[in-house]
Amino acid sequence: MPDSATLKTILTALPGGYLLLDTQLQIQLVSPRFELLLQCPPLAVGQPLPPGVLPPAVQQQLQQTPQNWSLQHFHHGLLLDWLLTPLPHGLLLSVREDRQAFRTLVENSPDIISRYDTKLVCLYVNSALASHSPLPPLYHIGLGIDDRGLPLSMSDAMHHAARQVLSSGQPYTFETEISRPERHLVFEARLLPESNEDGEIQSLLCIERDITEQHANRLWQADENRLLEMLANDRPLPEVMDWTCRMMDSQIGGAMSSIMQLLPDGQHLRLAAGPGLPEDYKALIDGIAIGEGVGSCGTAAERSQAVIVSDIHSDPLWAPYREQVRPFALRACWSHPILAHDGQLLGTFATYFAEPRQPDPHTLNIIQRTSHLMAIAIQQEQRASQLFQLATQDALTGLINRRHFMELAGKAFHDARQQGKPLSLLMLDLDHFKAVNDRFGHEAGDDVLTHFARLLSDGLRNSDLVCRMGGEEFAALLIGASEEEAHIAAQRVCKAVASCSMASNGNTIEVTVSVGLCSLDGTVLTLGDMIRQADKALYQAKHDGRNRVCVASTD
Ligand SMILES: Nc1nc2c(ncn2[C@@H]2O[C@H](COP(=O)(O)OP(=O)(O)OP(=O)(O)O)[C@@H](O)[C@H]2O)c(=O)[nH]1
Repeated sequence: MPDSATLKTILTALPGGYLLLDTQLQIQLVSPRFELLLQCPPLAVGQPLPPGVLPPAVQQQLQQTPQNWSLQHFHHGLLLDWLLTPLPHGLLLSVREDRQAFRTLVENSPDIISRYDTKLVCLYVNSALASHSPLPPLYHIGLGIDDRGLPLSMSDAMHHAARQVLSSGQPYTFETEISRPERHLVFEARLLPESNEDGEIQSLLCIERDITEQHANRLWQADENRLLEMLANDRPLPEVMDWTCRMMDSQIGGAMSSIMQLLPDGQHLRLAAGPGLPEDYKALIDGIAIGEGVGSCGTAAERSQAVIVSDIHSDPLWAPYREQVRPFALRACWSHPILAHDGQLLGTFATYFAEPRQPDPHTLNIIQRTSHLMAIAIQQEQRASQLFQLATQDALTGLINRRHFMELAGKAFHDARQQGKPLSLLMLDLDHFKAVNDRFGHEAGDDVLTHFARLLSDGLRNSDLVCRMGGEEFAALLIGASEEEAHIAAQRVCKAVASCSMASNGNTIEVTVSVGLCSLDGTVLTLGDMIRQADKALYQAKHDGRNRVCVASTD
């Protein structure tokens, strides 16, 4: 056995890296190339191997019963061939770079792999560059980073990264973005130092990965979370829709998004949001009919399926509207139906572009997800408004109920007193209503109540509050009406009721109504006072013979 100095000289001359361990796995000898290939700090003879120097798979094999084995493993960007040879008094671990296999891998890698000298002159670039550069990979070799026709942001980033790597000796990772007319690309680049046996950096290896899709997904996820948060916080639907359109416009370069909602007639769509669209165009599409051939949205709503029109000028679905749309310079419109969980149509989500355009899979995916979230938002609002109606409306007549009336009337009373504006309250009660029920039945009585509610609402202003207090008793708060005006209105209602024959189940029913009126003046201090006084006047009207209006007396 040669002495260790001789052995080291022999091993240093060989192309691989070598590590000689004793039976206790303490280092007996290490060749400089071993440290270089592993990119580890100098290893001390007579010590155990520090943890983390060997790749875990190799370390694991080393712990097993000594026997010959070989292993191939990637380490710091190098494909390494490992070989373990048991010796009478220890182990010999040898490692060498598999250059041929490495080159094959590099050439076929989807990542762009390039090598530079320390001045960033390109020494090598693999064929993956061809899919991102109009110039062949060979063209780049021998050129400096500023002479290769790269976008300025990219060459600047490379200069910065090279300075970092050369000064620290450590790999440096950074992101670069390239804007192309048809697509915005994002790359993650890693620049690694390549050193000689003396530890001097000779060249730089760069691995660039197209992370456009991951990047877009990351951005989308953040916005999607924000949208979910808005839904969870019950933000008003118009705010949610407006925000969603703006968000999609920024997610999809050049997009102008819009949301249309199904109108109650089930036949038309109303424009609910479209902050990026021209105002005149919005007016043009508001209220369009649903149907085959009615542009992208009308057709998507009709089919309950996505309709991708990549060029409005040539697509037959837009033929009837082509001339109307021409001044707005809109060329592509992709529309996605917004469907409830049971498949019912709720509206459409559309994305317009100024140029002819086809969606990519990522964009289609986020449009689909947005449409789904809009379905949730619309249904959430529908449920909330149903609940509100249940809580505030009288089920028989559709008028507001007593509780909601007291809330709204309290506010109106407060405002009128503060602003010194007139306000009048009518309390109304159908005359001999018990007799209607007794003679024609309860159902006919219900019909009369519904009919009367309509007469009352129609006879007053839209701004007045009309309420069914309970049974056959109603109230109306006439906002801004003086006693005189309210008296005229009350008499008009009385007359309308008395002169109207109500039909129910083949019967003609005639009823009259008595009304008590109280207007805001110095003696009325609270809404309660007002109701009490109007009630008293109503009692007076009943007492005086019904079918009349009585005004509350101030004494
Ligand atoms: N059909 C129907 N009847 C109702 C409803 N709510 C209350 N009523 C009836 O309305 C009638 C009210 O009768 P009364 O309070 O005696 O008064 P009236 O017969 O209208 O007589 P005056 O008010 O004195 O003119 C009762 O028979 C109630 O059952 C309802 O929702 N539907």
